[in-house]
Amino acid sequence: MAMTTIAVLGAGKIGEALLSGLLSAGRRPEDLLFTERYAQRAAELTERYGVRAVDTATAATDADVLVVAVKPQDIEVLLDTLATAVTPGTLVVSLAAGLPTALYERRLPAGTPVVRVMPNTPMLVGEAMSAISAGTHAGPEHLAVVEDLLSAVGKVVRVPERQQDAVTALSGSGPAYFFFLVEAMIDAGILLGLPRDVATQLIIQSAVGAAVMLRDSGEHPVALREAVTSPGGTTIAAVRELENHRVRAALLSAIEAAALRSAELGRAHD
Ligand SMILES: NC(=O)C1=CN([C@@H]2O[C@H](COP(=O)(O)OP(=O)(O)OC[C@H]3O[C@@H](n4cnc5c(N)ncnc54)[C@H](O)[C@@H]3O)[C@@H](O)[C@H]2O)C=CC1
Ligand SMILES: O=C(O)[C@@H]1CCC=N1
Repeated sequence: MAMTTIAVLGAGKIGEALLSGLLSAGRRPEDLLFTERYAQRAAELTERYGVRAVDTATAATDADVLVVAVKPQDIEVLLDTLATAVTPGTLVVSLAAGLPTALYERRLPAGTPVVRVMPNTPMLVGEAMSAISAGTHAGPEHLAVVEDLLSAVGKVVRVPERQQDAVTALSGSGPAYFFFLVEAMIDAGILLGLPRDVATQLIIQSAVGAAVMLRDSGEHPVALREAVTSPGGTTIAAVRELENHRVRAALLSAIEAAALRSAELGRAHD
């Protein structure tokens, strides 16, 4: 499938991250379109990125790929317009948490290829983790188009659609858990009397260093943690407190709750 024009429908946080990431990866502004219900936000984005804002019907007519980036709660209104505006053969890519490809297939013209994606916000810096799943009418050629699109802004894996709620809970929401942890660790620095800017610098560089080691060393996370944990030392004193406060159990419960919420968002449109 030759891909020329991509339209992002809903240019909020993740829609902007995609536009920005695609431009950074070398895509031309004239090959991108977006829709945004708030006119002021649309004007700001056009000013920032040089990409044209259009209405949904125009996007559906002019684009080869429609990327849905509205909140799950806003999907019905959008589908009402898309149902009559989408032209046969247009590839629809959904980034919305929880929404199954079957929902789109029920509402869009028969045979419309739909690919469900769960990306995350590090897309803004070219480090997204995206998982993609084909709907009933999406073939390998459609998955290849989406893979090509998203590999410009990060890494891509293919998963069966039944795993997307788990993916959403892990990598879709995942950056928020790391930000939460970093925020708490900076506060610990404040508790110990460090200036906030020093604590922030110490923790952010430690997070970056740890992330690069996780990605590049080939070592298991346990081995990396053990290498920091000296016998009778400081780290094991901290690890005991983490275990006492059941941080591992809290993470298991938290991520399970996110997956359950993803499934619930999908069921709201049954
Ligand atoms: N923020 C995140 O980390 C991630 C979000 N997602 C998914 O991406 C989608 C968007 O999330 P965010 O960007 O965080 O939300 P957001 O609220 O920042 O962005 C949604 C945008 O869509 C616009 N919008 C809503 N209905 C519209 C319509 N009919 N036509 C044109 N524009 C419309 C809104 O004005 C808003 O700017 C959600 O479905 C979410 O589940 C997926 C992965 C990560
Ligand atoms: O919190 C949410 O619902 C979205 C989906 C994954 C990350 N943010």
